[in-house]
Amino acid sequence: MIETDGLFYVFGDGTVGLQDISLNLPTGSRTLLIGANGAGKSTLLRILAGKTLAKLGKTTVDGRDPFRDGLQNATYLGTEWASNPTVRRDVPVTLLIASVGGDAYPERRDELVDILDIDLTWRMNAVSDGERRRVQLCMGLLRPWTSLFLDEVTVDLDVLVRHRLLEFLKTETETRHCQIVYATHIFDGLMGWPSHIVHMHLGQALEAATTEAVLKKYQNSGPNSRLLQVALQWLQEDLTRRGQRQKRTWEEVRGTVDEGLDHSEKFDKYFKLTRGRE
Ligand SMILES: Nc1ncnc2c1ncn2[C@@H]1O[C@H](COP(=O)(O)OP(=O)(O)OP(=O)(O)O)[C@@H](O)[C@H]1O
Repeated sequence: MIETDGLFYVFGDGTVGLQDISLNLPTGSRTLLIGANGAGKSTLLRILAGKTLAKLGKTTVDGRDPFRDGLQNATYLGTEWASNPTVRRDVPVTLLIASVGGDAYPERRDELVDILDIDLTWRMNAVSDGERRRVQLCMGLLRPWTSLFLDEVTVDLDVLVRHRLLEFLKTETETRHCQIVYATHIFDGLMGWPSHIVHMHLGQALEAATTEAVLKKYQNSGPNSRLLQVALQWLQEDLTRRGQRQKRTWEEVRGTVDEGLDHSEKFDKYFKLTRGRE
């Protein structure tokens, strides 16, 4: 069970990351975090997973403070995990999977290898981005967890593998005492998956309710899935609520940030590369 009460988070530079977040997500829940870029989803996930300390407010996961007590059975798959260079080296897939407990959980390993359609002869320097992500997910999900925090780590997957993975995760929450919080911008194929939805905007949880309650409240019709319709409506309203971003012109801002500009050749080189020529 995941609970927060009056949770605030302020970054080192004074930026307010989270404001007064109070959530109550029961065991067995699959919670979807919905919000625009910069809404605070990753910040919240990092705090729930115990990666960051929030000094104000209360957070407990299965009765423990994630940062102070540590979480024994929590798995956090986020940006840092996704960009870990180890999985780009010339190593066999089997070695990588074995290194994170592949031999200790043989049944779970085989199930994940099957669901994620992994070829056991792959070497990690010779796979596609999506194939690499499949291996990473196999590694990340191998050890049974009671809380799983996913920060948009399914973007590279093809639709079938993503579907199968989501089904696997759903079954996990139905057959074991565990819960999932998942931040994503992809709403296709998610109908029937989330039990709870949290709408985030500028560090606040504007709504937190069961999916049933949310869909009942927002009876949108349109060509997209109902979840996508709700997300589109929320983000459009959030944009209006936030107001225009630009308060100063390009020239005004540009004049103040020139100092310390890196005049080295690396930018030249970067632009040449993006044009496809060295
Ligand atoms: N280290 C930092 N210092 C100051 N502000 C930060 C820092 N990291 C993030 N922010 C700000 O906090 C806000 C929330 O960021 P966060 O990464 O939680 O958003 P998000 O909802 O996960 O966005 P996305 O959908 O793009 O992943 C953003 O406006 C961002 O600019």
